[in-house]
Amino acid sequence: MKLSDKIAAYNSSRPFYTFEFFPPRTDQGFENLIPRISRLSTLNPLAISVTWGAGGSTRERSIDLAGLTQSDYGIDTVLHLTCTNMLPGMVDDALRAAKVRGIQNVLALRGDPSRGTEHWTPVDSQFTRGIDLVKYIRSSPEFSSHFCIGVAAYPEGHPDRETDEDGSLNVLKEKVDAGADFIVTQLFYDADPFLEWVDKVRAKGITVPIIPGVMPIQTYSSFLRLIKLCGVKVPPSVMAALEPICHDDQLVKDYGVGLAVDIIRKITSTGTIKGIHFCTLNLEKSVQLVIEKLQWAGSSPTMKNRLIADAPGPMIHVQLTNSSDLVIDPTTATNTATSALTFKQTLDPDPGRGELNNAATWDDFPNGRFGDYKSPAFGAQDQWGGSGLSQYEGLSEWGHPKSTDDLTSLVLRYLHSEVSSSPFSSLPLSPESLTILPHLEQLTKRGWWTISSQPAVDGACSTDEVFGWGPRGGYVYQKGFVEFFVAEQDLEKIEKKIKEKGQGWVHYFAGNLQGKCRSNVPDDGRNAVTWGMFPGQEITQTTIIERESFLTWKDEAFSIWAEWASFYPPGSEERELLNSVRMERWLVSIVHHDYKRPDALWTFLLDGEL
Ligand SMILES: Cc1cc2nc3c(=O)[nH]c(=O)nc-3n(C[C@H](O)[C@H](O)[C@H](O)COP(=O)(O)OP(=O)(O)OC[C@H]3O[C@@H](n4cnc5c(N)ncnc54)[C@H](O)[C@@H]3O)c2cc1C
Ligand SMILES: NC(=O)c1ccc[n+]([C@@H]2O[C@H](COP(=O)([O-])OP(=O)(O)OC[C@H]3O[C@@H](n4cnc5c(N)ncnc54)[C@H](O)[C@@H]3O)[C@@H](O)[C@H]2O)c1
Repeated sequence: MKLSDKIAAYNSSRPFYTFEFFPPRTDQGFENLIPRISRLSTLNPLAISVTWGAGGSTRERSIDLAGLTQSDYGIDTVLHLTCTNMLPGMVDDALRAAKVRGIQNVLALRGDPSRGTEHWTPVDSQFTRGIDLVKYIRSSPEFSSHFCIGVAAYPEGHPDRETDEDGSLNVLKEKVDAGADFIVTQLFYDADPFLEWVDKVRAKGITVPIIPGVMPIQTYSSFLRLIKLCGVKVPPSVMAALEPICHDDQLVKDYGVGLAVDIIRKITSTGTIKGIHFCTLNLEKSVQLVIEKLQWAGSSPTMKNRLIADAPGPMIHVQLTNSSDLVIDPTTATNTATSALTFKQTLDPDPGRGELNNAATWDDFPNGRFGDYKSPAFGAQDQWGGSGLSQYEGLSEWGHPKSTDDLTSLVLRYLHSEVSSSPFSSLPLSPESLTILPHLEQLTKRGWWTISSQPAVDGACSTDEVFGWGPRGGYVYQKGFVEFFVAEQDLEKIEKKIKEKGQGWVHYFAGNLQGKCRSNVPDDGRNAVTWGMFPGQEITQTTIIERESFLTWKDEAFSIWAEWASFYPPGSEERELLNSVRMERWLVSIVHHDYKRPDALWTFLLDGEL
């Protein structure tokens, strides 16, 4: 059914809500998402929406997931659709595929520039803005009456800053006048400016429903990344509340839920806002808590019944044989997901259990680093918005590297906090990595440009300001780890040393742009490098290094070199340098298992001749 008709017919005193999901990057993430959607759907959302990956990268998976939720679950689904990288004919194909699957709602967007490009460029001159999609659908006899169309709006301005506030309101008015039926907004964390913006939208004569986007804060670091990426303003009171608790993930999550509840109460109290669009990031607990605290779940089954009724399906093990298996084959993913759906057990009352491996525990503390590639939320930060690299920041912070020595100095400047970001990290070096600064410096001076690291930790308190995470009263552990780019001849020396002196203590992965991968980790090896013990809980493993997550990140890391290179003119020394580094270097990730010896990894890597 069309969302606009459902909103018009909605007559409860409680606001409605919609849930946004993104198509997971991996088969197992896809399978694990299905029970999550199943559980969340019992909260009776008015619709769910499925995003269209950055640059159109998830085209088939988006259509597959949206088709599954629409036709197999019978939940009205909004398919996001963008103009980015849509060759002539692709828009028609996507709309037709949606129509065949019974999808009647589309969120028409321009999309962000694809990775490696600074400015948005159309590939089909017919589709250069969100409005072009709206006009096209409305003028097509095949699609016009079938689809209800939504468009995006930015209460705090679009991060492109192509238009000022008046200009943005004009753009929105044009999109609605062209035939849009509803508006979904960008996230925000300050209710008052949002409500003022709503008044301005209405004063423009825009009358269609406005559905504000809300995302409960999950972790401090992901929140910092998000606000940078989306250009979202955060009230000083929110930052002041977060800073003292930023190292306690549980407190941050609790605060995120409370803040979302407060914002929603405020914006719905005026009566102008009838519903909320929850950005779930494919996680379920925070959104579920927000709805429960708002007492909106209404006549849904109680939590216990709900979970029993919708416990996940059978464990389906997908054998991964090489990195290309990570790219979802849409048909396989749909088939396995559908069978997971149809086979409903009635035993497992725990929302996390039943998901493959430890996706659920990683999702409780998704601290980045590696993530669990089996989690539906794996890769959430990449779904759109590009990589967060900006040409302005690139040129002003990272300057004009023309030689490998310049790159070494740049990494050293980042390590010494002389620049606040690197192409591989949008935030300054963390306090925990500062504790191993001399080792990182030495590695970098050898031309092994470090991009990620963690010190070994043997049972720090979970509330420790530098190393702590997770609930209070626990102890956390880490193995020393470092990741860097090296030349091939150095990689060979490192491998020889590992063979001769690593004696089972050192494991590594190395990958290059050409898709080669070298490692001494067995094919299905899973190596927990961060774990914690908390009162009354099983051991929680938040960071696991394994081939699949390394290879996924490796591809992302090499695409960052390309994106950075694109900031400089074709043929320039900078571009040539960055491209040659990308072609020639290897990304290496090394762990030392002896977490009781803080120096073990560094002594191993740095002592003696290579
Ligand atoms: C709720 C929501 C969901 C999203 N989902 C996705 C998704 O699934 N996949 C994805 O890739 N991205 C998604 N995005 C991101 C979105 O694609 C980007 O923000 C994109 O840069 C803008 O898309 P748009 O449709 O809002 O752009 P448009 O409305 O086309 O505007 C794009 C830019 O051009 C400017 N502009 C437009 N028309 C004019 C004009 N006539 N004159 C001057 N300037 C003009 C606008 O001010 C803006 O800066 C989402 C955003 C939101 C808010
Ligand atoms: N799977 C991997 O191997 C891997 C590794 C790093 C980052 N990533 C990806 O990066 C993104 C963010 O992940 P994250 O939050 O763990 O990364 P992050 O950028 O926060 O880095 C992790 C740790 O490394 C430190 N670090 C940052 N730059 C460094 C440098 N130049 N030298 C030494 N240490 C440095 C950070 O301070 C932090 O403590 C995600 O997309 C993630 O998937 C993946």
